[in-house]
Amino acid sequence: MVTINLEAIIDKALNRNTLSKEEIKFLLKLSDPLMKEKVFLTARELRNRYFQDRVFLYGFIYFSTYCRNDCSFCYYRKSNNLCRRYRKTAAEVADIARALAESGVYLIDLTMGEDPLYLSDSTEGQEKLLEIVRMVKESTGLPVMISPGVVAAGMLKKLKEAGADWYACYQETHNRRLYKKLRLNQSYNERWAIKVYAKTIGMLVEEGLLVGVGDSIDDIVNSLMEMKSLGAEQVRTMTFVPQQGTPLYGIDAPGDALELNIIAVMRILFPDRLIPASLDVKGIFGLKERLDAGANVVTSLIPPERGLVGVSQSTLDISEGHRTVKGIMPALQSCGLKPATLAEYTKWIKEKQGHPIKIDKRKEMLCW
Ligand SMILES: C[S@@+](CC[C@H](N)C(=O)[O-])C[C@H]1O[C@@H](n2cnc3c(N)ncnc32)[C@H](O)[C@@H]1O
Ligand SMILES: C[C@H](CCN)[C@@H](N)C(=O)O
Ligand code: SF4
Repeated sequence: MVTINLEAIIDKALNRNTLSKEEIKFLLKLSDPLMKEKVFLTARELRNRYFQDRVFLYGFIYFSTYCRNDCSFCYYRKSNNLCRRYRKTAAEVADIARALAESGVYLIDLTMGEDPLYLSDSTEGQEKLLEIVRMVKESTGLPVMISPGVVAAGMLKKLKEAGADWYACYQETHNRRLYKKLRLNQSYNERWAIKVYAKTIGMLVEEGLLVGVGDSIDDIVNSLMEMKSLGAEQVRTMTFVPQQGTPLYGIDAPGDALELNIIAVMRILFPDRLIPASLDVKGIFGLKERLDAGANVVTSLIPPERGLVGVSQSTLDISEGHRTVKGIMPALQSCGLKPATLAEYTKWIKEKQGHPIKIDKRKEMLCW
């Protein structure tokens, strides 16, 4: 039997040597506080090597909560009558984006349910979506991320031309059996293929993992491998938050210890990528621990008093103004971190756009 030694793994991580699957599993399963702290410290050291003490801040606009899908984990699934549905106009979205930009974020994440108004075959509806992206780009000049769900390849290209730099679309799991239970009646292959396509047209891609929905440690290792093969520039994980009125409401709410371990492992495996600390899981209260685990982007900053919601925490900390640049500063300071400048962020993404991360399939096989 091979014995696994934490110090040896940390040494390998710091020297950028490839970890074996068994070593990754060992890190993911850690529960001893002292051992975990050693791993988080390693993650912070690697973050510091690539990003120093800088973090990036993303504004979040959930501009339409209408959706044609019925994901079993999501509050905004089409058959949930409990959630509040709204659709902001292009002018409203541009106005919110401008205010977010003035507050100091460097990216606007335009998220929607798979709203049939924008995603049907109607050119008129598609044009409306493109107009939102154009107006946000024009009114802020900031990098833009779109999270519209699965769109046709032609539409994605138009969204890029309208000003979208990033395409965010999370597979949630790379276990096809589990995927079927989460993303009901949605094609696994289509969801994956559109991200691969996004990369071929020069978009930056964010891939994501939902944890606490029946996934095993082996599933998570498998997901990390798939994420690596995609070459996503931003990788995330979020703990499942049970939602009223949905099929998965009854399952035990997972704690977020595993999410923190995954963030640290992601930092070790993908040290130069962007890894979010989302305010959408535990609000401001969960920020420090995510940053301490190695995250380097704060996502889901939402302006109060605009009638906007979060995804997995639809109201938490929003009206209080805690999910704002000002609201997160104390947490950043307590982690010894500061916001990067916009110039630093744009430099990072321009570099990646100019030199997309290429994956050497053969080398990849050797890595794992
Ligand atoms: C609401 S969707 C928005 C974009 C688009 N509708 C889609 O599904 O790709 C964004 C992500 O939020 C996350 N999410 C949704 N409900 C969640 C929940 N209850 N707990 C944790 N994360 C959740 C999922 O990872 C999902 O991919
Ligand atoms: C899940 C959302 C992101 C969609 N691109 C957002 N609530 C977040 O936490 O960053
Ligand atoms: S996760 Fe996205 S696609 Fe699924 S129900 Fe929620 S908003 Fe719709």
